[in-house]
Amino acid sequence: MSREIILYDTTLRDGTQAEDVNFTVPDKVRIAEKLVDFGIHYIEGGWPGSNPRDIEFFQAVKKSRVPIDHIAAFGSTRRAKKSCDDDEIFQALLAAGVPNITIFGKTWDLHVTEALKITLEQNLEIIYDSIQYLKKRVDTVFYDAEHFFDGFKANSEYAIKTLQAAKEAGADCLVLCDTNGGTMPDELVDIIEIVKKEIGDYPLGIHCHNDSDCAVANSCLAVKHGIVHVQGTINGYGERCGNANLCSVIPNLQLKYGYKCVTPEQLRKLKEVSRFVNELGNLKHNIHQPYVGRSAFAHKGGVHVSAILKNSKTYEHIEPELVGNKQRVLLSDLSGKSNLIYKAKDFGLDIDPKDERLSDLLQQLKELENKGFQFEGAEASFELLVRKAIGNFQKFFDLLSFRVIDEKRSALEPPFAEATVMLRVGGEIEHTAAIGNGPVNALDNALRKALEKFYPNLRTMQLVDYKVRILTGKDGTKALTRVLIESKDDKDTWGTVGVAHNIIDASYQALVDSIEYKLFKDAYK
Ligand SMILES: CC(=O)SCCNC(=O)CCNC(=O)[C@H](O)C(C)(C)COP(=O)(O)OP(=O)(O)OC[C@H]1O[C@@H](n2cnc3c(N)ncnc32)[C@H](O)[C@@H]1OP(=O)(O)O
Ligand SMILES: CC(=O)C(=O)O
Repeated sequence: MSREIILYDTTLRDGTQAEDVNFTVPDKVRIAEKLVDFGIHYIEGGWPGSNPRDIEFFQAVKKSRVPIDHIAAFGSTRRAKKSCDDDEIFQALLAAGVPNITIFGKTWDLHVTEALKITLEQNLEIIYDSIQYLKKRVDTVFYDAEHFFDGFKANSEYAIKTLQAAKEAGADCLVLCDTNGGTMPDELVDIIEIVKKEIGDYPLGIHCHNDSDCAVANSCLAVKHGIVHVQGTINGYGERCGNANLCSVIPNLQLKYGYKCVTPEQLRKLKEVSRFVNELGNLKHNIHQPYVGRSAFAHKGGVHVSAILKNSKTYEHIEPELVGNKQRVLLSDLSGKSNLIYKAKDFGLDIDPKDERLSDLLQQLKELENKGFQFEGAEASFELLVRKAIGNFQKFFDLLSFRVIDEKRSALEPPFAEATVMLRVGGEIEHTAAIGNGPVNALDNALRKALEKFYPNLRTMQLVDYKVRILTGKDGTKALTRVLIESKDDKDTWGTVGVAHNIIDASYQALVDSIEYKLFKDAYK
């Protein structure tokens, strides 16, 4: 049986020490619920001696569905000038009313003499005293040996003495912290090996920061060297460069090394958990994040796509579904025919790899990409392109002309926009005008007004997003523009794209694609 690893999440405490991370109390409670469902064993909720929000969290979480034995309160050893009874910050740990407490203490002699300004012996007493006091009052006391690796490098004998003080006082786990995040993996494992000899068979934990980009590697190696308890945060949030990212540590330990962290079903929620925490933190998802990012299993190069179509192992280190992610194929000027075949399958079109029209379509795609088209997010435009080249696409209308007027009649009035379109549907010519609150809206209104008579189902469609991007920044108002439109009806949402120097023309292309796609899907899908 594989060894079980205790997961200790500090997103709600060390995670919030990141410059851009803040959670309200209800957010913290929702995250705790999500983490417990995901299989995290301990959730460090905050430092109750620090601020009212963290105090409130410990009250609020008791009314949630998180079992209280999963919650830990965090703080420091008692202050040098106070006893455990008198130190109100220390007492706030007990007032939190949870069965698990984690306290950090000093390992590094530099910190003892420079930051705490006490003797090395006094620091050992503070560690012993604080842990012993807490152990008499709560079930579990974790001891975070702050700056353990730097402290060990500066004065190994003293660093070990601090751990011995914590062990003698009854700490349930001695957590070795790479607080400044500068320890290299080889140093880290050498030091862990020495600690094991000195401390004997005792539960050890790891808490790594990411200042040299080694936090995940260090945490995983620590486990390989006998550590049983791993601390980290979701998405690697944390002070400065962050903490060990549990969204990488967990799948690495479970899928690569065979340790048991969560159940396979829980692991399939990994991407969801990562996104949930980002959403509540109001932070952008990192598309390149290993395992959970949108690009983590996205293939762009034609050579890669050709190979994954034969066997996805050729360019994927795991099956994306194991962590709740999925394979994606991107279209670009680096695409080959395989990218087209794969994407066409997505919308139910099976293209024969030997179809001679594929080369022309690929060429067309590359020319469009070169002009500034991008089909990521505009899948409906791509589908129309493929169907027009290869499928049996039938035109619903032909545009003969359009005119858009945007007129400001006086300084105080908003501009007035009017559009006229002339189009042919079957044998009939339709010539229609409409107004709008801007030129694109007027054009949209005129197109629909002309077409709704023939295709009443267009009334169920609406535009939900409109984005303009300047593609040639140095050209000022002469720049090439790309317009992305998102439309929806009662069943689907779809994206379309247009590119032109004239923003109305770019909008027109994206609008027409959007209407054509709606008509096509209602008729044939
Ligand atoms: C490595 C880590 O991430 S540890 C966690 C760091 N997180 C935080 O600091 C966030 C929460 N902190 C806070 O809200 C505040 O710092 C408080 C409430 C804890 C303390 O506030 P203050 O009393 O105003 O002290 P201040 O923040 O200026 O300085 C920290 C004090 O803690 C002392 N201290 C630091 N580490 C320890 C320790 N392990 N044991 C005992 N005392 C400690 C320092 O010596 C300093 O005391 P001093 O003012 O007598 O020199
Ligand atoms: C305890 C802690 O957060 C650290 O040492 O980094």
